[in-house]
Parts: sequence; structure tokens; C-alpha cells
Amino acid sequence: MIETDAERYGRSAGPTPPPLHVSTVEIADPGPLEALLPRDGALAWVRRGDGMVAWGEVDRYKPTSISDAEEWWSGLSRDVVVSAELADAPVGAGLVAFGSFVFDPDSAGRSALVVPRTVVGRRDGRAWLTRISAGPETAPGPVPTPTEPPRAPTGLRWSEGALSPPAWQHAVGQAVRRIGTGALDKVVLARDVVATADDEIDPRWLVARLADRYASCWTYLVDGLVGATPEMLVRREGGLVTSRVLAGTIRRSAAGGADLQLGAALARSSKDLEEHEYAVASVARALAPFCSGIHVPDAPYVLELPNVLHLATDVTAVARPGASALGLAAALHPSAAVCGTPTDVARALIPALEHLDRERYAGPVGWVDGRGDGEWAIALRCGQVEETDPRRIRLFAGCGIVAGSDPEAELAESVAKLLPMREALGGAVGPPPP
Ligand SMILES: C=C(O[C@@H]1C=C(C(=O)O)C=C[C@H]1O)C(=O)O
Repeated sequence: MIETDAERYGRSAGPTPPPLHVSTVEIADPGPLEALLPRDGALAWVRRGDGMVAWGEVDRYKPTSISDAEEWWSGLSRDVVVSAELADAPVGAGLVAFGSFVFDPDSAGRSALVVPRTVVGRRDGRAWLTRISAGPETAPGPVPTPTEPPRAPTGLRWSEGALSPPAWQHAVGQAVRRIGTGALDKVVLARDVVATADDEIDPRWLVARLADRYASCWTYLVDGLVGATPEMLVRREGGLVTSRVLAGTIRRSAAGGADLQLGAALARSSKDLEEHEYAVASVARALAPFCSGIHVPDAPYVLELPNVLHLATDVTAVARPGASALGLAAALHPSAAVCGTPTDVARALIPALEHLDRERYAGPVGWVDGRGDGEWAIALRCGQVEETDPRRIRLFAGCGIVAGSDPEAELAESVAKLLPMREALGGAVGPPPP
């Protein structure tokens, strides 16, 4: 077993662990970030070539909630010793932690904040290398170079997850009936499928493929949870807060020419507009106590991805002092985009109908820096490489169910949402998943 800095210096052991030491230097453009990742302990957050990759583990915290994580992180970052930093540093250059949280706080054991030892980042033409250690560094160490490329999984076999497709369609029907009674307005139901390869699946392969094909999404890897999400729960940069809300989806046609009409139909669909409105309202309501100047555009736009079109709204606001990215994520999760409306009713109904442990799917995933800035997206379009059998990966996809939802159309939508991961695994050609 690899000894972590935390063990060597006993950070997690004592009541007042020694402060972390952080040094950041500017480096020449390192090329594709994901190519630098080692096999073990790889962490990634990339979008359009920018972002951060990291590895090594200086500290790890297993929070009981997002607020608990915020408290731990603000204590840790207050005490750091910064030995070198960039002038006019881009957001993310310096002390950072990567993290991901479970959807359902009752299974909080699998949430984590990880403080990496080495971070390479790039933003707006500037690249940097950050080293974090539990004791003073004696030498800055070499600039990381590309590692041996990961290999594609082979021999993929697909199997059903918690529910078969007909059973999941039945659950959607039950949800529509429940909505018809007036008990709730919207509930998001997810399903899973499992892919098994001949050998251990290397998540770096998936990161590289997702980052390439879904460049406008945020491609992430934290503790074997890998995906490319189009939905930003909350980003805080300085005082500015943004949240990209998605809800209302249409599959893209095989013949790209029809997409203009599809987009126009989506923007007019009362079922999708209604579903979208619930999601936007839940975000605006949750931000209100922590922000001022909340701006909600009058109408959504159509966000185009290679597999689907979404109705999207970018909500902006100004953070009140003390409202960190993690604190805002705590207030926003779970939004109606992944849970439903009203939240409590939907939350109780989800496990009863899904029969699925969502684990960290649909929970916040992202990073936070020492000033409390950061980005927390919703872990969608993802898979979890199984810890006990890394030849297996469980993929998740969910759909917002409202009064007008049709079970067959929702199943087709879930298949479209599984496509990014399926393609990344190399399984887009061949027998489809169930
Ligand atoms: C739940 C997922 O996606 C969410 C549900 C959407 C919908 O139902 O239209 C759209 C985007 C996401 O907010 C998923 O991808 O698994």
C-alpha cells in the first residue's frame, strides 16, 4: 500500500495537524492535460482543453455532508503555508481539493474531498504546476511529462442494472400516475446498466475520449467516478456565481439536418418548458439566501451536445461574503434537475420507484480552492468503476418525469444519455446495452 503524506506526517491523526505547504510555479504549455495522468489516484477536471489534472494524496476527508466538507476545508485552507504562488493567479492555481458527493446523504460514506500532491492546470493560455505537501518541500520536483497512454477496454459485455428496461418503464408510469394525484409535480428517475471488460478498466481512457468528444462538457474523474457532464450546479469565481440549469431533453437525429427543427420543437414543448421551469425555480430559490443580484433569463436556450439537445438556463448572481462554492453547492443540492418538485416528496419517491443506489451519480462533483472559489457540477453522463471488481463499470442515466411523460420516450431518452459513456468505452458499435 502506498504511504500518503497524510500518514507520513500524521495529518489525520492528531487534533491539530501540521499545516500544508503549497507551491505553484508557471510552466510551459504541457500539452493535453489528461495525457499526464498516472494510472493510480488520477483526478481530472477538464473542459475545452483547460482545467486541472492531479494525482497523489496529501489528505482525504470523508464528509458526512457537503456543509461538513466546507467546514473541514475552510479550516485546512486557513492554515496553509504558501511558499510560491503565481502573480495574478488564475482561479484554481494554488491549493485545491477535488471532491464528489453522494446523491443521497444517507449513504454519505462514499463522499470524499481529496487534496492531491501534484496538480497541473491550464487556463486562458497560462499553465501551472502546484505541489502540495504535509511538510516543507526540499525541491520543486520535475515538471510532469506524458505517461504511457491508457489502453481501451476489450471484450465488453453489457448487463442489466437494478431494473430491466420494461420494469423501469413501469416505474415511470407509476411516477406519472403519482404526479396525476397532485402529490408532486416532477420526479427524476434514473436507471443503470453495467459493462464488464476482460481486464481492469482504465478510467484515463474514458477521460481522454470524453474530453475529446464532449469538449463543451466538464469531464471529471474522482475516485473512479468518470463522466462528462453538461450541467454546472454552481461555479464561484471571486464574487460571481453561475449555475447552468438543464431540464427538458430531446435526442438528436442520426441525420444532423433535422436538428434545427428538433431544437425549435424542444423550445416550444410545453412538457419540457414546464419541467425546465421547475428546475430553474429550485435553483433561484436555493441561491436567494446566499446571493444578491440573481439574474434569471426570461427563456431558456437550446444547448446542443453530440447526443442530445437540452433546454438550458444560465443563472447568474453575486455571492454574499462567506458564501463559498462548497456552501452554495450544499444549498443547491439536490436541484429539481436530478430530484424533483417538491424536493422532499420527490426524494422519498425516488428510491421506492428506482430500486437503485445512485451512489455519487447525480451528486455534486468538482473542486474547490483555498479562497472558496470552485466549480461543482452535477455528476451526470457518468459511470463508476467498481472498487471490488474494476473490470466492471456501472453507467447511470435519469430523466425528469412530469405529468405529460411517456414511459417509452423516457426510456429512449435514457439510452441517449448513456451514449457518451458507451462511446467512450468503445462500445458504440456492437450490441446495445439493455
Ligand atoms: C438526470 C439526468 O439529466 C438531467 C435530466 C434532464 C431531463 O430530464 O431533461 C436533463 C438534464 C439533466 O438535468 C441524467 O443525465 O442522468
